[in-house]
Amino acid sequence: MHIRFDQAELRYGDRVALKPLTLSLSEPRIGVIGLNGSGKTSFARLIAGLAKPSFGKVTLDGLDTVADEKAARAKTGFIFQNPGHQIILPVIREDVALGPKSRGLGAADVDRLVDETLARFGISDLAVRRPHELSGGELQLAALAAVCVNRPQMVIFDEPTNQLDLKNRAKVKAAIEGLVEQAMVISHDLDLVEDFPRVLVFHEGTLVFDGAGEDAIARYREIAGC
Ligand SMILES: Nc1ncnc2c1ncn2[C@@H]1O[C@H](COP(=O)(O)OP(=O)(O)OP(=O)(O)O)[C@@H](O)[C@H]1O
Repeated sequence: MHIRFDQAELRYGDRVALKPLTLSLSEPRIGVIGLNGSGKTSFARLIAGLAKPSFGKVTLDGLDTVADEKAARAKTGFIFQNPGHQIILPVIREDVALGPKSRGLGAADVDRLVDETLARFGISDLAVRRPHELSGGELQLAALAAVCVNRPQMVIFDEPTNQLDLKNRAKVKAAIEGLVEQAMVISHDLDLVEDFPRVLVFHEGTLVFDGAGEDAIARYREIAGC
């Protein structure tokens, strides 16, 4: 998928979260790093159609995230910082089935697709669990299944390893590495994006570096002064 920002800006009232940005992206793995409040989530929300640019435009394969909202939104899936909040049905299996059902698939097709998707992420055994019975890493994978069942072209992760222990972190990292979909990863866990070909560094609402992972991390360390 080709993402294009054309002087796109995002304001919340008087506060400018993302200053006007012009940019093209199409790499299979894209990292986004920067200090707290630097505009990373705002940038990603514009891509996912969760926020509308206050000025300028964002297009995905030429589809405008505002004018072609529905088609553009279908291209991405967003995994929030607290994935437990996006699992809305009481049981994991039902939640993963929600997307295919709303697309009008018959019961047998929904069942098959849900089984395949749970198996793909190695969480078939979690099918009948409730979200509060899952660990942080399992919640990430369940949310990932619920997103990928809808066949987005890109999955956007907002701090996917936040608060995970080493074991769960490794599981989530492996799941991201194994994705056939494009992935954008916003992270303070720099190891996650170190090998990415393209990593964006934001600072105070501005894109201040755009390049390979190692170089981006070096730039971020300069900004952070450590
Ligand atoms: N809904 C909102 N209303 C008002 N201001 C907001 C809102 N969301 C974000 N902001 C502000 O916009 C700026 C950028 O926030 P954003 O969440 O994009 O940063 P971030 O880099 O993702 O931060 P973090 O690493 O802490 O998640 C911050 O100053 C933040 O306070």
